[in-house]
Amino acid sequence: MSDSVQQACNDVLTRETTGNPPEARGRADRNTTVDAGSARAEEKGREKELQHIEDGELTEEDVSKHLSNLGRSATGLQHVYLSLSLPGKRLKNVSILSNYIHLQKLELPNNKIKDLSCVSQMPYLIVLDASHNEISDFFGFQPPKNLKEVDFSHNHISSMKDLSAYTSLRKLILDYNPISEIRGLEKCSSLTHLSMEHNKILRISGLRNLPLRQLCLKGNLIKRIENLQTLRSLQILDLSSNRIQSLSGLQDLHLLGNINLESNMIGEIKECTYVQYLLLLRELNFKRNPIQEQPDYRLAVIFILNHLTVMDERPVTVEEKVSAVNKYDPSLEVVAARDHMTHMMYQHMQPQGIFESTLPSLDTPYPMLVLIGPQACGKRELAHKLCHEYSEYFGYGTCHTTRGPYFGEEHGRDYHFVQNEEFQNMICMGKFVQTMQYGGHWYGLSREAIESMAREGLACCVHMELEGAFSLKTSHFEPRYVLLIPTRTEDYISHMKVRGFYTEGQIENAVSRIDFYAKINRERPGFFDSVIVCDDRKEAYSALRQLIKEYLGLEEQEKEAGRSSRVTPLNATTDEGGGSTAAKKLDTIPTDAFSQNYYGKVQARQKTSAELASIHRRQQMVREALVGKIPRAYTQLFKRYVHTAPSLLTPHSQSADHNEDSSSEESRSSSGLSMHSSAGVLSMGSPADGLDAGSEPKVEPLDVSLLEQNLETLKDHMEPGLSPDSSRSALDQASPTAVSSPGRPGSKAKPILPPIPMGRKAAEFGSKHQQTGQAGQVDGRP
Ligand SMILES: Nc1ncnc2c1ncn2[C@@H]1O[C@H](COP(=O)(O)OP(=O)(O)OP(=O)(O)O)[C@@H](O)[C@H]1O
Repeated sequence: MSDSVQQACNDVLTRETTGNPPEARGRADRNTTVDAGSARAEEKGREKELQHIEDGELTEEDVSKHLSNLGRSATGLQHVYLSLSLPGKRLKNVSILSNYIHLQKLELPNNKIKDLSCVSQMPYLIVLDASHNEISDFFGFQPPKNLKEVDFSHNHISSMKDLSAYTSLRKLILDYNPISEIRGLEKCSSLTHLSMEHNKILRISGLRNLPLRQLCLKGNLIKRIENLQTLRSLQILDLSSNRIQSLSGLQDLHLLGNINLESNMIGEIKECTYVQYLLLLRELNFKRNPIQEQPDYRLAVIFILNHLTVMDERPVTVEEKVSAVNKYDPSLEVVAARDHMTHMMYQHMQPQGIFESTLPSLDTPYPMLVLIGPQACGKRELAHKLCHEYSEYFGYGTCHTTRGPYFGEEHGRDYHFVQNEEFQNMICMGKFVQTMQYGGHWYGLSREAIESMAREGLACCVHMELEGAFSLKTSHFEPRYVLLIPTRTEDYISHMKVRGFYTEGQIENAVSRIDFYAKINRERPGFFDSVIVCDDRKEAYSALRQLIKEYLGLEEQEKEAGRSSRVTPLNATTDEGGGSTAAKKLDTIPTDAFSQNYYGKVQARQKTSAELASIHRRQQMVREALVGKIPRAYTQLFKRYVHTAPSLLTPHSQSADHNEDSSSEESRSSSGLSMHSSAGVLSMGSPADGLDAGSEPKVEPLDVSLLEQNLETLKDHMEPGLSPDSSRSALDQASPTAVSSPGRPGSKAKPILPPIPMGRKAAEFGSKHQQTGQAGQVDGRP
């Protein structure tokens, strides 16, 4: 500051007559004490100050040293000091401050002040800090009309009085006082911040309609959260260190973002539901509450309060949120994945599974038709009917259940009715492909149910709830799914009532699931291969029947049968010359229509490079065996295994079978897939060549010419330098015709049956198949 300005300033200060001269003088004095005798004067001053401190009396001189913040007075006419800060001076008597009427900020913490009546003379005071004093008189002064912030923490105030005159008060801190009741604040219409931690408050009261944004009542004796519902602006609430047991009372505080309930007595996770709909709630502290003892406490709370970002002073991670949802409200996919994982794990723990397999090939899992729909929609009846009418194609896959039989149900026909213990044992023995709980009972589709049908050369037809479909979709099976859905709810309900098996609750549950089915169908196009309305059972059956006929190409077959005495396989396509390739193979393929379909699939399927490599290896082994190098290999090579594969493969060319089956086995090993499935779902070298199950393995003569021929074919496909043992990926690249075969559980690469056409006519179906890549899969032609 330049001398002239300083001088002007001093002039103004010395002109003051209304209570400010002492401070002005003090400051002016300090500015001019530059002479040589000033040191002694200062020394004297210090002695005097000490004396005052002893007395606890504040002097003008002390004040003048601690004034700050020069500014305009409220009238704007004068320059005055606006702030005074005198912390920790052991002051007892501050009455002199009544002369300092222009003060806007007064800080007197850590003194021994009992009387603050001087504040009555400070009409412009905005901030008052009188914490850590000995004040017992709550607001013992005339209200400065602009007083906004007051700190009376750590005093001796035991009761509050009416503060209706303090309409500007925004922040009031009364921590560490012996106050037992909150009162007198009703008219503090600007109060947004109230802190009364460590008082002796027994009940929350006296806060009605206050615009509080922060409320701290930590360390009191509060047992219940009450009388807060009108605090609609509350954002931060600290009720830690009380005796609160419930979160009830917080449910209407929709702006709450932070709740601290540390060291209380909250014990139940369900208490969180009271704050479940506080959508802005981000931080919650339950530390040192009995609730923490609850199993999975953190995940459970995070699940209920999924907006939290910090819990118990620890950030909530994305992983925790996902785990919480997966644990308490898993999606259908997660449930299905878990179900699948469980069964796969148990399967692989079964030693017998390593040696027994029934699949014809990894790429051709058993055919299955799954009827999906809500309970009692008629799917079971339709499944039975279908299996009866098309008994040469479909077999009913009987599930297991722990529920008891209804009247008229047959064990083994409708279900295998088993006790819960047996069902659980079966799970542990890896017997199931899929399980689910419905209506308090377990239901499960066993591998044996599917395999037993496959052994008969039949596609397994099962019915199940939607969850079952999700599970099957995670498995390596490639069923076709038909949704049967009721649209006339009244009829559906009355049908259930007529059956007389169901309680009201069961009916309600079943009805409520109709929408669930419809939603999945709507939201996931292609999830179901076809949808049939099943309000009328007859109509539903004829729709299903028609669908199945198209599916199997039976209509076409019937027409063909009318036209020609020579039956064309359903999956036949026309070769370049215009002739039916499949027809040319008639001599070697089964006449059974389904078998033809199946045969075409298995026989004509494009071999993967790994399979070709496998064939080559085996041919090599044969050659070596023939010259006597490895007789054991020779014997094994031509051993015929216990046949458990579909009998429809029976008339299959045997030599071709050898190649096909062995290649499957080999392809697994070459692809590094060593999970020899206990499931029987991986085709563990099961040459499907027409032996009855249980018959002894036999040794067959070798058709060397065929092997040679295959070798030539293989050579054509392989690039020079690639050995048959080259890695699978290398081979995949090497062979332009290679079809990548996942060949492991969960594979969805190759459906065994063609997709169910949605209401298409058989003719269209056939021709469309020729146009699409599907034809390659179905007919085995590239
Ligand atoms: N393995 C399974 N997986 C999933 N759901 C299944 C399974 N087995 C049966 N379900 C389904 O469980 C539900 C209850 O079966 P339950 O046989 O007890 O019912 P229901 O009253 O006889 O009706 P429905 O005539 O549909 O079988 C049915 O919707 C049924 O299709």
